[in-house]
Amino acid sequence: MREDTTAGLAVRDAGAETPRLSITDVGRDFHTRNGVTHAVSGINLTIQRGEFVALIGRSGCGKTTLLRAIGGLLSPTTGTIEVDGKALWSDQRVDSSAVTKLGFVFQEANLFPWFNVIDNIALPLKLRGAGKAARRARAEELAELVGLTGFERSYPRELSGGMRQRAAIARALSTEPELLLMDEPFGALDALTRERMNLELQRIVLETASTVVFVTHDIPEAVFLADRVVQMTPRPGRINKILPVGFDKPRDVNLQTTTEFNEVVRALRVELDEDE
Ligand SMILES: Nc1ncnc2c1ncn2[C@@H]1O[C@H](COP(=O)(O)OP(=O)(O)OP(=O)(O)O)[C@@H](O)[C@H]1O
Repeated sequence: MREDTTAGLAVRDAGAETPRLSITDVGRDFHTRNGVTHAVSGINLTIQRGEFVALIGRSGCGKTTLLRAIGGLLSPTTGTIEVDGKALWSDQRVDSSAVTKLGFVFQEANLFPWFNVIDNIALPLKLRGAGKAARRARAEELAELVGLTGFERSYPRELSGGMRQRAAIARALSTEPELLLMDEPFGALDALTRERMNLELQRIVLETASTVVFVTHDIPEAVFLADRVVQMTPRPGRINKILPVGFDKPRDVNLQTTTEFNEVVRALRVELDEDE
């Protein structure tokens, strides 16, 4: 694994703070009828508070497996994962108090069709026993944050794909997670909506100072959003390279037309092509 330290990159003074996420020697095997698949192996990654890290790599290189392990959904076969210095897994059992620090957004918004936007956003708060008035107030705030003002009483079927993902982001943020885990959240959206959602996500993440791990197949999307891009290679899934992206934030869409931006994208693309 290489860590690039090119000039002009964002310098982060983490001081003595405990990292938001520490992944040490994590591996995950799957035993199937056809033998063992080493989905990920020897993963080491530390993420500081407020960092936005994108995971990229070819299909099957273990991005989702790693994200699910970080999210408490799939136990690692080896290694440790710590959230705020506390082990997430012990003896293949997840620490349920650590899981409450996490928020998820998947490719499908997975909203409840019979709940309106506000009730969908407020659901995690309801499950945690928050009172009706408090959770409604928080959901209204979040609906505004993600740009759903005017659609608070709409049902998922009445929303566009981008709007459903906004609601899913608001729902994930409702519990004020320490770590937001996003698995191809805009993968099902058309190119223009996706570009808008990237800008919106950037704004929301900056406003909420969220720490994010974001899985994507889209290299420009990763470079546009991330402070660091982690590039994985398959069989077994490993980290091949961690590339800091130093462009100032907030980033403007026009950044994507600059030579500097496209050089970073090209460098990552060449590495991915070499995987084949
Ligand atoms: N539940 C499972 N049982 C068996 N093998 C699995 C399971 N989940 C993942 N794998 C295997 O682990 C490897 C990594 O899969 P994973 O879904 O993590 O990759 P990915 O990089 O997220 O792929 P994609 O970009 O296509 O979503 C693949 O070889 C996959 O077949």
